[in-house]
Amino acid sequence: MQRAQPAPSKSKSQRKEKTPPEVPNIIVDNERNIQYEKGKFLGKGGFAHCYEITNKASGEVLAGKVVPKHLLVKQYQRDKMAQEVQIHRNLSHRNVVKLFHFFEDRLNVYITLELCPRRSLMELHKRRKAVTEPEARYFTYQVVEGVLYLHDLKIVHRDLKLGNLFLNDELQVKIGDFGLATTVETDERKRTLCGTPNYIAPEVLNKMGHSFEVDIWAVGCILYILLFGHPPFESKTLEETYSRIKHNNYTIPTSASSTSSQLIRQLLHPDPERRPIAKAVIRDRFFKTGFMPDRLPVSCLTMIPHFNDNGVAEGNEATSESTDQNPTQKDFNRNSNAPTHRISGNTERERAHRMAVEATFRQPTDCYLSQLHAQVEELLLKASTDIDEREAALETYQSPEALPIFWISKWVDYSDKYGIGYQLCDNSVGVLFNDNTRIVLDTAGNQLTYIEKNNKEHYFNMEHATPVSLKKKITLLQYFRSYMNDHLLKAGERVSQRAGDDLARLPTLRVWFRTKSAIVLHFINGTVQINFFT
Ligand SMILES: Nc1ncnc2c1ncn2[C@@H]1O[C@H](COP(=O)(O)OP(=O)(O)OP(=O)(O)O)[C@@H](O)[C@H]1O
Repeated sequence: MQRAQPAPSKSKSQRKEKTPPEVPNIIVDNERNIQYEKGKFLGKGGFAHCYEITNKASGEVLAGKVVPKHLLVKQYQRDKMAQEVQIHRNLSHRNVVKLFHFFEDRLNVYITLELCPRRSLMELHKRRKAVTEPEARYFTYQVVEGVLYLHDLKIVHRDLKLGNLFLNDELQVKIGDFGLATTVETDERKRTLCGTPNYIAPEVLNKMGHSFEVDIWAVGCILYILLFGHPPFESKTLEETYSRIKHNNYTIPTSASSTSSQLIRQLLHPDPERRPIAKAVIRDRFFKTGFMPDRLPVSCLTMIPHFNDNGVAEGNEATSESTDQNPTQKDFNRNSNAPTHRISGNTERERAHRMAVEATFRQPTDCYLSQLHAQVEELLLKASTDIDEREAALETYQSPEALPIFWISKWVDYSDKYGIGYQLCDNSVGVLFNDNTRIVLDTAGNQLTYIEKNNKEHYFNMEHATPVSLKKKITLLQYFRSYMNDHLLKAGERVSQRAGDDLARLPTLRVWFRTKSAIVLHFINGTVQINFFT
């Protein structure tokens, strides 16, 4: 909730995890006579633990921020919390988290908030690192809209950072956590040192007094991180980071567009007086000239979207890569069950090429396997520790539903001849062919993606002509689809469609193998699925 003096952060192993507050399963707001059922843990900050809570009467699901009273013993702590609520409760804007109510019981103080189920831009950044320019434009524009609203009300947020930019189910940005917010008069300069090291403005460090311009600086940091995958002044030590901020020592990659680099330079101007005000930022050429999607698919939380005819990299001529012989639907009615073990072909040239292509798409070359390894290792270490530690571990690994998880709900192993065909949980279908090319048809049966073995992607619409060179593979895909529809039961729940899904890149199967007891499937977005045969 507040960080008066930035301090070097402790490593995970050094940090003593806070005991979670004692929270009753039924939380009662006596004043309004509302009962909330406590749901799953959403996350925690310096002071607060946050849970999903359901209004028992209306069924409405909200976020409940819980601060134990024993953390509010000092008067200044109570004043701080009162100020946060006082500022936040009067706000109403689509890009600001809505605060509904504020109440207390014997143990805790509670704040009910609009639920942001897709977590924050911090988690998106951890998974994706840099995002595409249209996505950066989409997110940053909404942040600036929220900031403009706040500044018009003479409120400075003072802690804008990816972790305080929450996302709802529509992936709309919602500015939250008003723990450091303050109101200022036009010429007033605040003196208290606050902020988060990587986003702190030079005038705060130089103790020159600060105001609205610190939020503009933070927007510059946010845009920079979204576009380039790391903070502009990041370094190994806090001292060095502060020194870089004071000397305005950062570089913009040469690959950046001219409109983005110009805007970043203005936002990160060392002289606060020369930074643009929010109203000017929103009218900047960066937002006016490039493509800005009006919605994004939830899959962009883990995977780069594709912007059809509008924007990012995509080729459209597929090379001919033939399958060994002409397939017929009849073949599919005798399903092969020979055990198989397939790993991608790996000549040096292919590998180098694939790495170059993957770098373009900015996904780790090992499709997140090393991250998975580190997480499993950490989880195993945590397994035997106490409840507090488990709660802390939960914070990191919780809420798979906050991520757009795709899984395979049906598959046909026909790798003795063609490859493996599968249906994803959203009813889209794909084939990983034996020659390591992949094909995916979306749920509606319109959008076809073909991926060469070097990972180059091609998009086609089934209503228009598809290349002759792909005829055989498309026919096979259709045979796989019919076979799965006619013969196999679907595993797992249905997934509903939403606006923006047409911009999603569906994850494709990368590698798979079977053992006697299970099939292991690894997707290009890092998801690993294991189905046990028993
Ligand atoms: N509206 C919300 N919807 C969903 N999750 C939320 C919401 N608000 C907060 N959270 C979760 O709870 C965590 C803690 O909330 P918040 O950051 O506001 O607490 P804090 O103690 O004020 O934190 P900090 O020390 O970072 O300022 C967040 O990191 C996030 O995971």
